Amino acid sequence: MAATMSIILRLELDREKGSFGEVATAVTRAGGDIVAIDVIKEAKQKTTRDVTVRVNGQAHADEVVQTVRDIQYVSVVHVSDRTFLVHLGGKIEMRPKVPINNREDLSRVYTPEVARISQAIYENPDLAHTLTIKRNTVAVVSDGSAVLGLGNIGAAAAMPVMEGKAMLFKQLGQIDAMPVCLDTQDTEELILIIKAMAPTYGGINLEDIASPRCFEIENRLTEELDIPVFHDDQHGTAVVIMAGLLNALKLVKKDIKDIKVVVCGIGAAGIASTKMLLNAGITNVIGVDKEGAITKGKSYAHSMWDWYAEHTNPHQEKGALSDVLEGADVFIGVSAPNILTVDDLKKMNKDPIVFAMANPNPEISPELAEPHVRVLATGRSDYPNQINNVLCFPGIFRGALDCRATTITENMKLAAAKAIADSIGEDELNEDYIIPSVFNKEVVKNVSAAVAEAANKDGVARKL
Ligand SMILES: NC(=O)c1ccc[n+]([C@@H]2O[C@H](COP(=O)([O-])OP(=O)(O)OC[C@H]3O[C@@H](n4cnc5c(N)ncnc54)[C@H](O)[C@@H]3O)[C@@H](O)[C@H]2O)c1
Ligand SMILES: O=C(O)C[C@H](O)C(=O)O
Ligand SMILES: [Mg+2]
Repeated sequence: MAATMSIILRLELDREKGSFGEVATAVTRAGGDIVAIDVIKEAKQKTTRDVTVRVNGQAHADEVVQTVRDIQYVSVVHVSDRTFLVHLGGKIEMRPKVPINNREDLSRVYTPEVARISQAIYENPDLAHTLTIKRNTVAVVSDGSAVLGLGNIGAAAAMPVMEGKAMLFKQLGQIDAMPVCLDTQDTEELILIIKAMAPTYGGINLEDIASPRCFEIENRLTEELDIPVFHDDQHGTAVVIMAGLLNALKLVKKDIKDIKVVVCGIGAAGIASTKMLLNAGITNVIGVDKEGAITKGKSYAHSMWDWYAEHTNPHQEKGALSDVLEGADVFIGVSAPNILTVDDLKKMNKDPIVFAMANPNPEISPELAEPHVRVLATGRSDYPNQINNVLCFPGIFRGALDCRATTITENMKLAAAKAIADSIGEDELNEDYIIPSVFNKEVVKNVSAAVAEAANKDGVARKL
């Protein structure tokens, strides 16, 4: 399944011999959807126009462009991709909060007077929360080792994703977030660097760091730092899955204690989600990775899978994904694209709930899955029920920063999940609406309040 995208074709038409009608017909015939036309220049002989066309992926874009190139008296000056245009020069910037117009301003925000502020913080380190950006700034840290579903593409290539997360932190949570992509994938080095940069930040959002390394990094940083450290792909995902599942179960009227859940992809997101499902009282969870179902008695390459085998799969079901899906009520995919088939879905119990969340392309295309499931969710914004950790991280950090939490506890996560689920009223709930929209303004408000309250109860809030 290809993602829809928009391209802009700059065309030069011979006004006498060519016609724009011909272009429109050709584009439409090739399956492109013209969404805008802008006149750039009108001359006697020639007219220059920008035509914005929605297409289904790069191959389709090439086909549409070729069709237009084939028209006589029309030349394609250049083709631009709107997504690339929006990324020119990056997506965020830093801006001062006060102007520096004269010497007095200068000496106040900078030397010599700034020295008094530094001295004050030196004498009372707690003042860093009041007198620096620390109070409202989060680092979005990645080593580029598990970027979306793209894999290990490195620090530089991870930047657009981290910039995107920073935008969302700001827009949804009014939090200033700094993308920090580090050019090392060494666990100890990452811990050392993140610890060393912690004084600047009020929280650390770890992002797209591959498992199993991510577990050690998060655990050690949580132990050694006094600010919240949150691996978004683990816990943000788990929280949103939990929220979606709570609501989906209301629809199919199944009790959380009776359901069979298959989790596919036992990495960062899969393990954290499983822990949350178990905490919520689900007993029959089966994990499947590339080698099939995780069962006791096998020796696994990483220790988390040994833990997983101990705590899941109570009936020791063996085999491939399609084997263990027999009679499952819920499929949760946080693995890889296109690994689930329609035949697999047919093996599931009545009213199947399918969360196919690999990004950017889910475990099964929604078009294929839809006729065979009761509730379908993906990680994408172009289908209903977007289960994406963006529903969690702005609110959870907003709540944690507001109460100056030292850490993020299990109760804070569960409170976040319930707050997300409860953002949809019982009367609004339906198969295409189990999870609120990213743009639902209530979500961050509800999540942050619930998280701060849970932090207070757990005694990890420094500000009541
Ligand atoms: N929608 C969301 O909010 C959201 C959040 C986090 C992750 N994700 C997506 O979930 C996927 C995993 O993310 P992660 O951070 O956990 O990565 P990860 O690398 O930690 O884990 C992925 C796991 O999937 C397994 N896997 C790969 N191919 C498989 C296959 N064919 N069958 C079974 N298992 C397979 C890998 O072996 C690995 O254990 C990515 O596609 C990511 O984009 C989505
Ligand atoms: O970035 C996203 O859209 C979700 C998640 O963090 C992922 O890595 O896929
Ligand atoms: Mg991620």
